[in-house]
Amino acid sequence: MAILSPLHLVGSPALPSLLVFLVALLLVYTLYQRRFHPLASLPGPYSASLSRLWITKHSWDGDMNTTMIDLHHKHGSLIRTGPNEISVSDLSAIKQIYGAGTKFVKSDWYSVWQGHRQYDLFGERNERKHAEQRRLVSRAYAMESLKDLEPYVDDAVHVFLDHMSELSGRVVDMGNWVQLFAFDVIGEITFSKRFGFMDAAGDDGSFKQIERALVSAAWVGQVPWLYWTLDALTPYIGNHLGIAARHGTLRRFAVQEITARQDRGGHQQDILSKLKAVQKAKPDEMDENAVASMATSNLFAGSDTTAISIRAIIYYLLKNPHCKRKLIEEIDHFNREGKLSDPVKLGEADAMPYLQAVMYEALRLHPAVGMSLPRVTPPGGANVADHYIPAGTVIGVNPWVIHRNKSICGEDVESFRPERWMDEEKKGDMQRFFFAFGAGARTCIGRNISWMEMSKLIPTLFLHYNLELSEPEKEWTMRCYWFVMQTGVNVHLTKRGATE
Ligand code: HEM
Repeated sequence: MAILSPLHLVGSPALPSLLVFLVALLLVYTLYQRRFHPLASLPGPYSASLSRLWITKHSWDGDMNTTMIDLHHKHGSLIRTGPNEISVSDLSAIKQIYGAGTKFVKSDWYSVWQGHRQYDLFGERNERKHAEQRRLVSRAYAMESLKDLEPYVDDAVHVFLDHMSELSGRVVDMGNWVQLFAFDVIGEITFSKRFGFMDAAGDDGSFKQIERALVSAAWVGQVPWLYWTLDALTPYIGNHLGIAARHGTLRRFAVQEITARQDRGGHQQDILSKLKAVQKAKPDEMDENAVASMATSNLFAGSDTTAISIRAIIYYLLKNPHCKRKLIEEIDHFNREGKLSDPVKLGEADAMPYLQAVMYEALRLHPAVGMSLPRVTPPGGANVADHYIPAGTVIGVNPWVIHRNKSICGEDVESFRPERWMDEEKKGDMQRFFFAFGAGARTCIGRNISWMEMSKLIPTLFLHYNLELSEPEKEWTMRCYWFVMQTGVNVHLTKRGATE
């Protein structure tokens, strides 16, 4: 029997009919998506309504944060970003989609993060299972744990300042240094051991691996079927996607650190000791894999995010010298009154209103996550922003969009103006819709830890050093691969007192 190949069709009388059939199919599909699909009336890029190429391309290009701001600005509160996906900017959507008791669950985008893990707080899409898993570990990350973790952050702040002392008088890539700091802190609080990145003034390749994982997860998560096909073929073709590092190298690194930490022994109060205590008390619910998974999550979710946020705080302060001056006045005032330790304590920082306003404002303008947090509309559908959304539609809110809502933040949403957080009338609403850490049951478990890191590092740094951008007119650059990473925060650093 002859083997059929597409070449056999060339010159065949069947070819014209086949082409007509395919064109007709395409027309019917386009007509359906544009006229009859339940999302057909929603505005958005034309190509997005027909295929997932549009959203995959922008996730690949790394510009979803700014693209979504522009689209919502142009078209309003609901945008169709895929044949079956929408982005919403209506304020009420946060509570409806992410709030307590929500029936909206995480979309398949997260499946590429979870891979084959049984325990993965970030990627788990079964809400019941997630709630059980989160209950097990929540105490390790709660406010009451911060007093145990604060001394670890103090150690890292000391090391950071020692290095700044050596670099004083020079131009310093502060963007890089805060990343080295944030990683070393995660090592300290998780394993009672700095990774030594600050001492080496560089990392061991982890930054690149995490970046590759983010770049690949951002786009391949938009077409998860491709990820899972490649996953099934891995035994034959290997896995060349960067996201594999989250499941492979980084996880192995975390397991290595767990073993090393256990060999060192001692009576540490780090997160690992807290997780191990849960494992001992509930071995059936929390096994070795779950502990390794939490340690990997700390590395992955807790270091870049905090570095991005500290970078944003420093950048916006230096771009707005009057804000920097006001913060330094507050720091000096508290210092003169004897209300500051060195490094500054969390409780002391909490009492500094302008510092708090500065941190909120920097994370408002530059939340670490720049893509929509995608969820699936529950059975029966839902009315969102006065529009019926059918069951199974992927829907999400983008922190970059919601943080620029003029009815909440005022007309000057693009300006860095910490004072807006000191307006008692407005502050409540702004905090309610503050979305940098997500919301509801899936809100960031490390929020308190990262807030503590920022609260300690920023005032301690500005207490001792004067910072100026080395090229004040130049803007930083940013790329959005789930996290919005910045480059170009080069700073001229001098010891305070030396120049004043
Ligand atoms: C400024 C720093 C941080 C920011 C802006 C941030 C942001 C976020 C956001 C937006 C989410 C929700 C994601 C979603 O719904 O899809 C999240 C979840 C999460 N974050 Fe963070 N994060 C930060 C620091 C940390 C730290 C320090 C840790 C760990 C030590 C951490 C661990 C996690 C984990 C495990 C989740 C998943 C929680 C769950 O679903 O139960 N994050 N984070």
